[in-house]
Amino acid sequence: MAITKGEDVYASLLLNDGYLPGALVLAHSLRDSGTNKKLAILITPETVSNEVVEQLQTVYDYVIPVETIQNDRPANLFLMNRPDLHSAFTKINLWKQTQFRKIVYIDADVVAYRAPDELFDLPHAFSAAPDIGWPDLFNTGVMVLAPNMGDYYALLAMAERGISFDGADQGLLNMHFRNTYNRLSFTYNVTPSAHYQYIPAYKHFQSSINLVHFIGSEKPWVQGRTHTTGSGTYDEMIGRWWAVYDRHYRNNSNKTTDVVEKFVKGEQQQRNVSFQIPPSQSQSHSTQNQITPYNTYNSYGQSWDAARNSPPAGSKPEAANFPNSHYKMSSSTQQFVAPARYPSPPKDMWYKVPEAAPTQKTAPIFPWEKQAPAPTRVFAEPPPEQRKPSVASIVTPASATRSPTIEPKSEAVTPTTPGSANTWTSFTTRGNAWDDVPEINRYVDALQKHRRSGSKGSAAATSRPTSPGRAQSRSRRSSRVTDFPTEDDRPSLPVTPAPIQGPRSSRGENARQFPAAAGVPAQSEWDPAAQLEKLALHQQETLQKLGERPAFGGLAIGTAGKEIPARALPFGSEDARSPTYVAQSPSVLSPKPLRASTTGTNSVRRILTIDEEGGNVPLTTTEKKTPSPLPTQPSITIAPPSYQGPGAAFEKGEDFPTHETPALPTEEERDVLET
Ligand SMILES: O=c1ccn([C@@H]2O[C@H](COP(=O)(O)OP(=O)(O)O[C@H]3O[C@H](CO)[C@@H](O)[C@H](O)[C@H]3O)[C@@H](O)[C@H]2O)c(=O)[nH]1
Ligand SMILES: [Mn+2]
Repeated sequence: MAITKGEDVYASLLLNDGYLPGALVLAHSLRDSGTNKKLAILITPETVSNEVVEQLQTVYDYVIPVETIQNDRPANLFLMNRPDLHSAFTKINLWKQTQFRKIVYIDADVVAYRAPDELFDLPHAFSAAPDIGWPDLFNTGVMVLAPNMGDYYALLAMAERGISFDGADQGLLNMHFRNTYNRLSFTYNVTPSAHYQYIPAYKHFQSSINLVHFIGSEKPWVQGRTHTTGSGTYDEMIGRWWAVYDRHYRNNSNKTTDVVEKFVKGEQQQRNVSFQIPPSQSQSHSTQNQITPYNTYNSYGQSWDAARNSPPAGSKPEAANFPNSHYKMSSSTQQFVAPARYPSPPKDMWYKVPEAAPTQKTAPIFPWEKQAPAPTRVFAEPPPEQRKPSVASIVTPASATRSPTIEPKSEAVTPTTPGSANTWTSFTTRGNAWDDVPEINRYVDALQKHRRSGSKGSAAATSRPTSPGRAQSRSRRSSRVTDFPTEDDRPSLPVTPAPIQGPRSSRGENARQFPAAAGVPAQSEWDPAAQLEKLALHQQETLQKLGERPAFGGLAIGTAGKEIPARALPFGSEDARSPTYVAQSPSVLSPKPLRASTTGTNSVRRILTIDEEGGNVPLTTTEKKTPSPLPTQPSITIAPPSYQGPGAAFEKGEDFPTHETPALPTEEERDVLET
């Protein structure tokens, strides 16, 4: 590539093939950081192979051959144990590159965290950062210089005479630019040490690091990727170097990688690890399985601080270096012969199941766990255990059928239906208050009779065969107004009848099947029919007792009257009274607040109460407010209501009976009526 006169370039130096990985990583790190400056590298052609030069050309814009300048008096190099730096004087060739306006020189053992393009704008002829070993000196790993032949010849003259206190370029340059150098921030040439770090300063300034320089003879590619020093900061910086390397060369099977890996410790060996096959087997089973090993070093996590920087330009996805394995299919045609013995499994690998559950509470991690307020929410008691079956549920219909007093039902029934045994029909758990009022019963009976004959026709109604038992049952049930169809109306459902257990052969069998429960009489001593009778009797007595005691808001009907619950009147009709209405008791009054207004009719605006003798005494609203005790309530009887008009069972569009025998006239009757 032709060099533009007066260009700015980043430049590096390669004296031999061994520093190739460093030179490539440096170039990539600058490119990845997005610089648009050109990259140049000085090489000594007699010590750098063509193969390496080719690789340099893939990344560097200019590969510039220069003459090697050796130190003929290398004694001082041994003082710092770096005889390898015998040709470090070659670096002074930088001042000879006058085709460039400014050079930012960077050693091949540097990785850029960012491209320090601003250095090209420095007005100074020469700038460098302090050396960590002796901070009055500058380190020659990073320099900003303006090439000129004046400095070049001066430096060359010194070099030829071996004037350098360390025997290498740093001693020489520090002597030449001693008083004229512009000191750069340490962040442009951070030189980590595995043994010593000014860690607080590193933590404080790490976000402003521009370039990290791995000084000394132990370069990252020389140590290999598995090498760790134990120093967190140093390993972190080493990790940044490997991140760039991995980004460009790991798992890339191209020529560049093949060349580079030669100079990186452990890379080629790791690429070609093969299973160790016993010698006996390797003869018969010659094909070796090639595997790319899983490598534990994960430099990606250390390559980029997401909290501080945006992702590096051109960086690969997070799992780009995810370990993967490649296996080659065996092409051997020989039969596999199993080895005499396989290696025994490791003996120290086992998991001990803890004997007891860990009692220790997990240590809190988050602040809200530590400062958690005490819970205030109260939970309901756990649901009670399934109640023990009551007496009623113990006596199942199946057991009832075993009783000699109850006839088993001949037709199929829904298994859950208690059956048609007389005991059950008389055992009514729920009923209406008016069920036992004969007038109502009569009315409903008549109504149902009328409806049946109206809907099904008289012929059907009369021709229906009814057994005496059924007729009895219907008459008993006729007063129950319910949605559930009567036995006659119910179709015979095609259900599988519940299996009826046959009588037990002996008591011993029962005892075997059902172990006796404490406090519960033995099955054999239990007469379900008798118990049901008892239960029904008890309930009847209880209901009677309840009926005798008028509850608040209730209206006593007779001595054993039933309760009529108080109901709120429909909205707007609270004050309305039937003209025939006579208040019977203060307890039936609506609890609505009363107004002081006395206008209107007495029956509406006044509250009537009953005195001791049963007479009506008007009580004004103001008097009502006084907390005088109400007179004791006498037992009141009211005249039976006249049941005229439609009742609860009335349906729209249906005429209602006005007489006790609502059945339609028979055909003969009609004939008589029509004539
Ligand atoms: O075998 C070698 C040795 C050196 N170099 C080049 O020369 C530079 C300097 O050598 P290096 O190993 O990096 O030296 P440092 O360990 O950094 O030692 C210090 O001392 C050197 C000699 O004074 C200076 O050049 C360095 O800038 C300074 O940091 C390297 O970066 C390379 O660019 C090679 O290419 N091949
Ligand atoms: Mn260096």
